[in-house]
Amino acid sequence: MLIGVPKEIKNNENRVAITPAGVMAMVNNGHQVIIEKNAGLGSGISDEDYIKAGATILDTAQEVFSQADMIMKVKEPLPAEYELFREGQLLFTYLHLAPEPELTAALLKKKVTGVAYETIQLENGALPLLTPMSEVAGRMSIQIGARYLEKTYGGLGVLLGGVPGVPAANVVIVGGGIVGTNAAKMAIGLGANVTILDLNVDRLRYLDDIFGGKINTVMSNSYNIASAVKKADLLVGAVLIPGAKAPRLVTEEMVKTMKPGSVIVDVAIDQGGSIETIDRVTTHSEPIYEKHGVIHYSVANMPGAVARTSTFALTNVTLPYAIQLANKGWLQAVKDNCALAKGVNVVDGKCTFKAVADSLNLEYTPLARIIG
Ligand SMILES: NC(=O)C1=CN([C@@H]2O[C@H](COP(=O)(O)OP(=O)(O)OC[C@H]3O[C@@H](n4cnc5c(N)ncnc54)[C@H](O)[C@@H]3O)[C@@H](O)[C@H]2O)C=CC1
Ligand SMILES: CC(=O)C(=O)O
Repeated sequence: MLIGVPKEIKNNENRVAITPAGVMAMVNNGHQVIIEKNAGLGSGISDEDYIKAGATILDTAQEVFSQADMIMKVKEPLPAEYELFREGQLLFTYLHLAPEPELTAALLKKKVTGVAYETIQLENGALPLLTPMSEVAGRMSIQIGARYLEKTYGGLGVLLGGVPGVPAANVVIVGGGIVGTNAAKMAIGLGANVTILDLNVDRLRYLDDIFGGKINTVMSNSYNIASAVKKADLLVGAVLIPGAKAPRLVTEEMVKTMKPGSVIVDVAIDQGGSIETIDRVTTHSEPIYEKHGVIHYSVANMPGAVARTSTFALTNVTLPYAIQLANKGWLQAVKDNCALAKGVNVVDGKCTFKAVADSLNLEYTPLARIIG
């Protein structure tokens, strides 16, 4: 198979979808890899590194898209890329279609087979291709929150850990999955008072166990969210219903009760955001805006800022699935691997992921009907 890797074009997206080790593995499996010039530079990987591993470098994204059978990317395609797809092309990347009607329409129109990293799901519910980036974003949410709490960045002027004689800040995390757990780890490390809310009581038990009583675990409901948000200096949005638009759990009225200069980091923005006052996706160039005196951060590609770490963490988990897709073709690969089958969001002009179809009011076609 001919595998194409374009350079990412989202604002400050420095990750790349394949490393030289991945190129070598693909070549050893009998495939060819074409990579857009300078695609790896943001992650510290040169064109020469790729060439040594067996890839061919092409000058433009157009050349990569027009030749490749499978496109491997990191972020969801942007409008400038919609026209580059060929009918029937296989796309393996983060897609986050539920909040993206235009992207979904473009992929359906072009009859692209879209396999989304974030909905590949193991039998135990784990999302193996989302996990490493959620680890990164969860950890980053606290360092970013700490920065914006500083007075010079417009914040309250509080130190997360406080000092002897002055209380630590309150960090409230809504959603205790991978992002939430990693955020908690960092916040505890800095000495903050940490509260995590989740719907899943088993998850709360697990968090209580692993953090040895260093956090407050609270059942997620509107009443408890409202009372936690009111006390939060830093609020982290970290919920997920796989594939679906994020539920808006924190209302505008709740945000109005927060102190001026407090900070919200809505990591769940890539699925549309979990805070009612998050009304836009921000970028690494302009990451924040203020509403009701509260600083809002809603960057949808947080790991792009620490691309060297993130590219290797991401490709460690994507490569084995990419090799299955390349070796067998998508149809046989998803027949053989139910986890991979859950990644298929669109095929041949049809939406095959129920939560996406429901979020966008599209007709849902079960994948089984297509693959037989
Ligand atoms: N902005 C960015 O750059 C990045 C964003 N993300 C996003 O962060 C979000 C969270 O990802 P993960 O932690 O990996 O997901 P996860 O599936 O590990 O955790 C989500 C948690 O939300 C909980 N939850 C669901 N409904 C809830 C409710 N009503 N109240 C409280 N908790 C609820 C679930 O029980 C689960 O524990 C996703 O949207 C993911 O795509 C991940 C990486 C980077
Ligand atoms: C998960 C995701 O969207 C990201 O890492 O950018």
